[in-house]
Amino acid sequence: MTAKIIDGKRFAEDLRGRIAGHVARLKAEHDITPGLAVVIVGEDPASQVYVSSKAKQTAEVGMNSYKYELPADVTEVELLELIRRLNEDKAVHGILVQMPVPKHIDPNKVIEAIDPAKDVDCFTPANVGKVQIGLPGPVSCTPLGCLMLLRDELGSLEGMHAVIIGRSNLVGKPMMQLLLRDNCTVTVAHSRTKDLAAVVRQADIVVAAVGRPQMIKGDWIKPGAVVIDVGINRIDAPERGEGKTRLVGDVDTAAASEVAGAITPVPGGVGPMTIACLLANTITTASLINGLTPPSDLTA
Ligand SMILES: Nc1nc2c(c(=O)[nH]1)N[C@@H](CN(C=O)c1ccc(C(=O)N[C@@H](CCC(=O)O)C(=O)O)cc1)CN2
Repeated sequence: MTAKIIDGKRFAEDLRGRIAGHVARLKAEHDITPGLAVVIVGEDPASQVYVSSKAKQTAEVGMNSYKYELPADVTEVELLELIRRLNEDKAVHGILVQMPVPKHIDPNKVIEAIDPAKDVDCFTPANVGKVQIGLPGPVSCTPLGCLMLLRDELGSLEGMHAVIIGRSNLVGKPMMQLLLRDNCTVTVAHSRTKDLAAVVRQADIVVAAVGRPQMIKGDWIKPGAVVIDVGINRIDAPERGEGKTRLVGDVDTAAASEVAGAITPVPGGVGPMTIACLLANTITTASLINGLTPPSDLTA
């Protein structure tokens, strides 16, 4: 068997097209232009690329984009003061601070400073709780993107056994909530799980979010399973020339593709969905702030 490749890049393009339609309707029918503020601290090259893509795609769908680039030595107090101002700003419907922040800044303090009504990353305790009990609001971007790809591939997920590898606040835990809401049986495996291969072999759905290059082997995959690879790892690629690197996921894609029913590639799988879902969440928060029901096709 050769797995179908799930084209996240294409799905994200379609999603951004739908988002542009919702932006146009909000403008025409309610005189609302959603605005997204993106804050980056320091010069981490990968973060710079992600933040530039976020700002560019925000503008492309017709929203207002506000980008704040702070030096690596900005104080925590100064960052919290910027967030306080953005919380008050009526033109801003979504606020995100790119992670990771430098070591002298406490990410939890940053997250807790963001008004939950504008928390488009769904990092604040209030919004994490809302996802858990199924109330409307933003949903963590990467898990929402994974869920959209899974629903598109499988239709109903009811009764399927999903194994998530990784228990991070960013991916593993919110993914667990979303899959439970879709009536999957969910196992969350992690670095202390015994006989991980045997656990993964039970899965109809595998979500790999462990952050270790190509750790999930082909012979761990149940024939026909759908594999969602969240990992983005840069590894040396001497075959491309001295000092060259390439991106790989957490799954050994070539080997898993021989067994799986469908699989996301890296790059071009889950990554592009993360940014598209951030824009979707900005529509959700802009709608809720203005007393409107968010579009159902943009959320879980
Ligand atoms: N505040 C946040 N910080 C971080 C988040 C987040 O959701 N909110 N997630 C990650 C980084 N991230 C978005 O911010 C992100 C990562 C990867 C991609 C992506 O499109 N990847 C491409 C490959 C890009 C490359 O060449 O490096 C792909 O997989 O095709 C988008 C967004 C951590 N921080």
